Amino acid sequence: MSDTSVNTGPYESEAQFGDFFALLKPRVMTLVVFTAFVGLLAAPVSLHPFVGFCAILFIAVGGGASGALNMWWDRDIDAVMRRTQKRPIPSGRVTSDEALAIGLFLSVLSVVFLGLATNWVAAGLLAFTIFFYVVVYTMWLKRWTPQNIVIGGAAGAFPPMIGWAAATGGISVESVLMFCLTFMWTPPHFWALALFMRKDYDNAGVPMLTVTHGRPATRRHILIYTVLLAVLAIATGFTTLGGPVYMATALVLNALFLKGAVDIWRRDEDMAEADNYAVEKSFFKLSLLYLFAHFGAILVDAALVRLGVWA
Ligand code: HEM
Ligand SMILES: CC(C)=CCC/C(C)=C/CC/C(C)=C/COP(=O)(O)OP(=O)(O)O
Repeated sequence: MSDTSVNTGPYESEAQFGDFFALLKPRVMTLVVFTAFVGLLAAPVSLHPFVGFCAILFIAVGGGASGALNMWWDRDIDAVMRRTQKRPIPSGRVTSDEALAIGLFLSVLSVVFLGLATNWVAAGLLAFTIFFYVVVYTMWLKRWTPQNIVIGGAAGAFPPMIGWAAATGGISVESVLMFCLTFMWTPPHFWALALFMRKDYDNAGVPMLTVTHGRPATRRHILIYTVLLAVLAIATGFTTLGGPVYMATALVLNALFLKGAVDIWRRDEDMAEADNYAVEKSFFKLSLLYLFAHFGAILVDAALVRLGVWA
């Protein structure tokens, strides 16, 4: 954060509930919370529904808190980028001090209450995830290296492990596999968006791959990570995490995702400009369906095992 002049002076708050809620990045966090939910329910233990509800609630609050701290730190670049200009701090509806206070308060609250409701392994993982997203990714990597989202993506991959730990009190091969799926998925998810956001990151001086290595290199990287992701996702089907529903889902979605990545790799900027980045935009949308469907399938297979439909 280089510009501390954004909205920090004497201030009478005009913020409404919706503005504070927007600080928590609710749309992105829905999928984050869903992966945590799957981690929690796929674990082979029976959990009291109220404990499960509390676990998901506090993971969601912790995720939201990390979003508020990210918006607090990034308020200078959010004010420059078209996509983020209307966020509560750059648009002046929430002060940066308010965002910081809310982020810190909800971070502590979520970790303590998750620990009290479930166990301290889960709470420790939540604390580490918040730290990783806010300090390691947002404050350090994001403005320093084009590998920012590859390494920083680990933050978004922890939630299923937190859910699993909340249910079992530990870490397992299955929860590490769920981490790996999300970790490998993040680069294609994000770089597709970086391609059609054109000059946003350039203007803000953020060293995203599109800015430092150019668009053809970004297209190549999307393809490489998509191939690695497909291998991992299909291989996961042969582990205890997989089942028939997972395998069918993985086969269909990885074929579609690979086709999308090849299409993106084959295109140049003139082609992309001509159709207003339609292929990149639909690949980004497909990335959301991809992760949702893989985790959904893990959940369905786990439920069918519990119901005794298959072993
Ligand atoms: C470092 C890792 C990641 C980066 C840099 C990243 C970046 C982004 C960005 C910039 C957007 C644009 C929309 C917005 O500003 O709200 C977005 C959308 C989204 N991301 Fe990610 N993302 C990451 C990881 C994840 C993870 C781990 C998940 C879920 C498990 C996720 C789920 C979503 C969803 C659901 C949207 C669509 C939100 C909407 O409909 O507006 N992202 N992501
Ligand atoms: C439980 C818990 C603590 C979960 C955290 C999950 C997490 C780290 C999600 C990251 C997803 C995300 C909002 C990335 C945005 O990157 P960005 O901040 O660079 O994007 P921006 O430019 O839109 O601000």
